[in-house]
Amino acid sequence: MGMASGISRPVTAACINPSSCRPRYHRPIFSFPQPGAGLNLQRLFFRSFHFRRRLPHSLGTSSEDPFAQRLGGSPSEAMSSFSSPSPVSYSEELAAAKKAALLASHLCQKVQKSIMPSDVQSKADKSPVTVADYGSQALISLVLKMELPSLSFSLVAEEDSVDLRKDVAHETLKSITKLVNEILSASDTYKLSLSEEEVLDAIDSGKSEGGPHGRHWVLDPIDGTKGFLRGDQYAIALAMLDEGKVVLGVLACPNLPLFSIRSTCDQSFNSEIGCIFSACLGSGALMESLNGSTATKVHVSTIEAPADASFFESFEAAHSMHDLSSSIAEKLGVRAPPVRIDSQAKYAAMARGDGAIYLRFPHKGYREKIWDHAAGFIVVSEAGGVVSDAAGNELDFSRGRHLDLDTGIICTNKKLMPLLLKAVQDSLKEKLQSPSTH
Ligand SMILES: Nc1ncnc2c1ncn2[C@@H]1O[C@H](COP(=O)(O)O)[C@@H](O)[C@H]1OP(=O)(O)O
Ligand SMILES: [Mg+2]
Repeated sequence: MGMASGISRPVTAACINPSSCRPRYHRPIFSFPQPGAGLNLQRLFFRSFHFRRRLPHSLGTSSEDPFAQRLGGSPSEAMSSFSSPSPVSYSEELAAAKKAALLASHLCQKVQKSIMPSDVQSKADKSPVTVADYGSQALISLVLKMELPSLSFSLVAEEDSVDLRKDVAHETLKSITKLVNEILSASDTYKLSLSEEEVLDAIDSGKSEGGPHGRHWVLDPIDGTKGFLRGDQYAIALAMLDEGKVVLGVLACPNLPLFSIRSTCDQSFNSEIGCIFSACLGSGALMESLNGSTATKVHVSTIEAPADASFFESFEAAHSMHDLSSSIAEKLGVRAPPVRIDSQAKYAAMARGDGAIYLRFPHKGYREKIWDHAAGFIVVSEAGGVVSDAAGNELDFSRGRHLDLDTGIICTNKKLMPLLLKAVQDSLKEKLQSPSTH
């Protein structure tokens, strides 16, 4: 008997969906950065010819400085105690990533509120893509370049402009350009208006191959496009690799409640939605409201007994094998039904302990992309969790646009991981031996 069948029905987006639980947009969605917080083009021009010296880590604010925190002293005390080279700081990059993801969230919210059939196309692999996917990618690439001007900019991102350059897509391109310009002009920060060609170029700057050397931004402009179209969960997922390692990540989840997703229907009917999670290597993971609340540190669930755990999986059965998750959960003795939501919002919810386990087992032949996991990986890792492939190996983001793994991805806290790995391997073995797989 599958675990899910014996207990209760899966918790799905139908329950969690903000549109079914409460008015979806009950708060003003536009709360842009303060004027002057960003850059204008003049400043951009200036900055691109004047390389800024990277601040040593210990010159960051003490609240976000693990180096100083470890020593229990002020940043300057921390600095004077060590003469060895300071660890690299990514605080400027993280701030830029948050700005970019915030603006992209506003664009996505605007589109999701009144999406039209003409806003949606089908890609070569038959998956949907919307004006918001393209607009979000253009906006983020542009904001990162403006905030962090340097000679090298590398972005590994999901979308490209091939289909948009076709004559039949001209109206779509016009809509995307209009959207991007509306968001930019409402921001009070970036006073510029892009041409269609500039929007196409901004989208196409996401063609980098990534790899083990140098710095690369990694972006999924809308992760969970199917959820986005249903009015459910989706995420804007942006991370940065440095020498093949994920060093920072931002997950904007415009429909995720500020309180536990599992309690949304029961208790927090009027709970605010829209969260942004961020993490920087060695500094923990933070959550704040998209409307700009104070950031709070988040931590994964500390549950040690699998019977008390609940697990996340894809809403779409085509994206992850629900029967395999059910068998794993049964072996572990998990009693709660699966919580099915779209996108890396699952990693975000994991990072604050809404659930204790995340299982992802795509069907045979699917190749995982780095942008589908990089931001989620660092947010959960910095919240104290572990993410690995189904054999317990760390995910390797240094091998280009894809993750080289063929089994699946699992995520939980450090205490539960050994038990989870055993259950996963037993279930995979059983699946291989089952007559239906031959
Ligand atoms: N056939 C597939 N199997 C697994 N994942 C897929 C498949 N097709 C698309 N995806 C991607 O899986 C992620 C969604 O996962 P989940 O089902 O866990 O929410 C998205 O990144 C989605 O792409 P996209 O970014 O275009 O939405
Ligand atoms: Mg995706």
